[in-house]
Amino acid sequence: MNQSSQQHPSDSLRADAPEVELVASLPEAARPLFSQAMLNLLGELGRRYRPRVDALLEQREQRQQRFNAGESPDFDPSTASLREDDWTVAPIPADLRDRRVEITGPVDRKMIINALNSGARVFMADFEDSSTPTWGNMVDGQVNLFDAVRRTISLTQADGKHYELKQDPAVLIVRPRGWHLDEKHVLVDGRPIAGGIFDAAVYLFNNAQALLQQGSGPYLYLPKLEHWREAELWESVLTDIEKALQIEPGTIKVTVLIETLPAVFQMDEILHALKSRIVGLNCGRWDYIFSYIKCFQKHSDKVLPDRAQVTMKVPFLSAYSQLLIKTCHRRGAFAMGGMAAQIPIKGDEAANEAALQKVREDKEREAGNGHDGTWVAHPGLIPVAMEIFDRHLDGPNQLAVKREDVQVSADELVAPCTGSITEAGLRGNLNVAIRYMASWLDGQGCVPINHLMEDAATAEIARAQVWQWIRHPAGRLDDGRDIDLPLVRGWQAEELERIREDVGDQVFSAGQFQAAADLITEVTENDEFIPFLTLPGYDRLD
Ligand SMILES: CC(=O)SCCNC(=O)CCNC(=O)[C@H](O)C(C)(C)COP(=O)(O)OP(=O)(O)OC[C@H]1O[C@@H](n2cnc3c(N)ncnc32)[C@H](O)[C@@H]1OP(=O)(O)O
Ligand SMILES: O=CC(=O)O
Ligand SMILES: [Mg+2]
Repeated sequence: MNQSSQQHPSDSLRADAPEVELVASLPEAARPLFSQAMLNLLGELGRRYRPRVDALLEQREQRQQRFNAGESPDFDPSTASLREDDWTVAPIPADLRDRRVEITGPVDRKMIINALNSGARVFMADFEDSSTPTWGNMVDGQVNLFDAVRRTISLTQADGKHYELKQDPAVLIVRPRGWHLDEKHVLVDGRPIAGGIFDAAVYLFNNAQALLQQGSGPYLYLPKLEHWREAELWESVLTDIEKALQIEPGTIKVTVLIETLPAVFQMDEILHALKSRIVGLNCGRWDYIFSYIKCFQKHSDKVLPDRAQVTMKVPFLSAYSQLLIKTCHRRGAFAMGGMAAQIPIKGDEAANEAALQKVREDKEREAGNGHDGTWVAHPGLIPVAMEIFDRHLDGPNQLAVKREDVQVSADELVAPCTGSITEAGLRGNLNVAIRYMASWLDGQGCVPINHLMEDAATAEIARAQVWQWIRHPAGRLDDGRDIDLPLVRGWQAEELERIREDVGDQVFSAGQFQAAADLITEVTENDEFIPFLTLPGYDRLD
């Protein structure tokens, strides 16, 4: 269906205008958001940036081949002067100067209302790690944000519980998809538009002016960058959107997640590429661990132990977070902490206290090291994190804490991690990967499993570890058994059976557990490391 020509008079378009085709129908509530002018913007951006996105994705593959041949990510000598020179990022808007606690969550209606009302300083509305990118989720998310920005968002559940916004909601930041994911339901000149361009452009087109009129602004979190040229691409896209919306250059503010191993060597370059609009960097630890496994997929000395042992205290992660703080504060940008996986546990006081204690320790470390704020997964964790940041911070942030004592070498950023691989760790990875992907294929991108928050990034670690352990001699259980395909196949079948017993036959048959297990088999048995689990996952959606 060519939505643009059906719904909007196409005679307003130039003869050589890009052809924009929606290959799925729009829900009634979304139609006002997809005006002809908005579709024209998608068309212009889709046509202009498709080649650059493709080229940058191709460069990712080439870099991976070099890592596979033995190279290790490093600081680039050709940008040394940029790292050495003194410069700072543009001033940070008033409503982004206090980011002690940020809550994150998918873009469903209840989540958005609860998060904005939660008492956190910021809400990161997530089209990425915590959202399954079904067309329905992506488009409903845009409708929900449109209503949230105008403060008209409300919801009455079937049980009568009513939700609406209170006074002083959290500041809104939106996270679009990463460069690897397309939005296959929107074709420009016959090619899918990049998912991130779609998410950002639809949100900004519909909300930038309204946000500015309220004294806030259009703010984004940018995920999964692997090179400063990808930051430069965002800079071009956002500059074009500002021109189209006739708003001042630099109005769209961004915070960038440093959540890939190559990016930690380019933090200055990324800050510089987005100098007029960047307000900070964030330690996206889960994707970072995944990226470490992916980059070193062929390096036998870099095999990681059980996921539970890879905490922020291990040398390579500690070095990354401290270097991020030092780099950001030198440039006048915020250094945001990340997400502890623990969430509140209902009905078991002792287990709940133990989970909260883990979160407390994580936030004490972050605040003590100089982070300006942190992420929480659940409203119940806001007071826990807020108390710690309130106690550590003299003002609204720690920009004045320069951390010039931090000296981090390239070797420290890639240091191998000691520890053990256990049967529980391997079985846990298989179990979590299946359960999570079953939920993801069902449209829910963030779930509690064994009292931990699981999302696309944590599931990537689970399946990547299984792949890595099968293929390296160091992938050996602590009792001496070798981890090979027959062992993994057997345990995966047993874990799938265990899931069936846990959820019951009816839920199992109605759910996507078998499809998820097949997907996990596909990626673990393939000798080529599939760069993102969500790519074959996306092929199975809609
Ligand atoms: C690696 C990364 O990218 S981290 C960023 C991505 N991850 C996230 O954003 C995590 C988001 N968090 C969540 O989705 C959820 O908290 C989960 C899945 C982890 C746990 O969900 P549940 O077990 O269903 O939570 P629980 O039942 O305790 O929820 C209690 C209430 O808190 C609300 N709530 C829970 N988490 C959030 C949140 N992040 N934002 C807003 N409200 C929330 C629920 O909607 C529920 O509201 P209600 O009482 O009005 O019905
Ligand atoms: O996006 C955050 C992460 O930890 O990954
Ligand atoms: Mg991430």
